[in-house]
Amino acid sequence: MAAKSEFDPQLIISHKFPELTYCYTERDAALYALGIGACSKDAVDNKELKYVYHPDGQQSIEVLPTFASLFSGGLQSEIAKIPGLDFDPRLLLHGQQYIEMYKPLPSHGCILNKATVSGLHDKGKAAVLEVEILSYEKESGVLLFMNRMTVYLRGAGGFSKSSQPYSFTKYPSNQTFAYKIPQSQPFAVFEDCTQPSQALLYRLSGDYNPLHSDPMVAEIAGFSRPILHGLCTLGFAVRAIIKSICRGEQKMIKNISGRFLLHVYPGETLITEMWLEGLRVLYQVKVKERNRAVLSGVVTLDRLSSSL
Ligand SMILES: CCC/C=C/C(=O)SCCNC(=O)CCNC(=O)[C@H](O)C(C)(C)COP(=O)([O-])OP(=O)([O-])OC[C@H]1O[C@@H](n2cnc3c(N)ncnc32)[C@H](O)[C@@H]1OP(=O)([O-])[O-]
Repeated sequence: MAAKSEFDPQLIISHKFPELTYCYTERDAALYALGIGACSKDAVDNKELKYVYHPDGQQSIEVLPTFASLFSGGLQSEIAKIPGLDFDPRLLLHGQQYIEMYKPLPSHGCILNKATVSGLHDKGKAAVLEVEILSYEKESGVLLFMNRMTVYLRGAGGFSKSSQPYSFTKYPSNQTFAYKIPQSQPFAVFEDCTQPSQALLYRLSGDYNPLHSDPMVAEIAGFSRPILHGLCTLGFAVRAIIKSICRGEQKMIKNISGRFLLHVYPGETLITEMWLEGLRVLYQVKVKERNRAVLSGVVTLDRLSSSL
């Protein structure tokens, strides 16, 4: 059996990920849209059918902005290979996600990902690792979008050598997203049911972590049954914002941030509450059956819909 490697912050933050290319087709974009509940209530929904079908042919379908987040999920296996990062992959949870859109996503293409470790924090009971991924259209070299993914590694904290907990981030403090969910009545509320099979469908978009499909693995991770992918919940929330605030116009989304507060079980009902502050939409997702907040964050728009 291989010896357990020592947790080494310096080695972790200087790690160089390999550049990775992912190619996708219209089929992947449509499968993703179905995986985050598009058209699940109404198969001819005129705000959502465009993500899965276009009368001019599949090459004309439109792509949801959160499709960009899939290109960070693919890094899970690379995180497990980081030298000096000693953690139990079964206890990994997705903590936060930030996505910045620079161009609308084409319905198919090849994406070149350049990833770096952008943060590492010792939280005592957990280590928090941040990874930034810049995604370029392979052929043109144009930067399309950026993801910052935070993973919460339960049981991997307590590695600091001094009394001050270790904390490294490459972002200035004014770049972190500060927001407070208002106490006032939301501007809009959107309710959506996830299906009991939601995670089984969503995983076909590329995140095959058995935490979302295998009851034994879910139990080891501390859950009574497989849980929903965090990025699937985020996809539901941003769809709710596109429908309720952007009036179906997904290209209005400039950036998206979200913190996963609690797990979601497939089959639960998601209630997304939204507050409009200028061009910022503050949002919170609650699970109706347990009346608990599971996700909150901010979406920034490039303009407001004229029909608001
Ligand atoms: C990646 C691809 C793989 C995908 C997997 C999935 O989809 S899994 C499914 C999707 N994901 C899920 O279902 C996960 C849902 N979320 C959870 O279950 C819980 O929020 C938790 C277990 C992540 C943390 O709970 P807890 O009670 O252990 O935490 P606490 O409140 O005691 O705070 C301790 C410290 O950690 C900080 N911190 C706290 N939360 C976060 C966060 N989210 N993010 C970052 N940091 C966070 C907090 O600020 C504090 O630091 P401070 O301020 O002291 O310096």
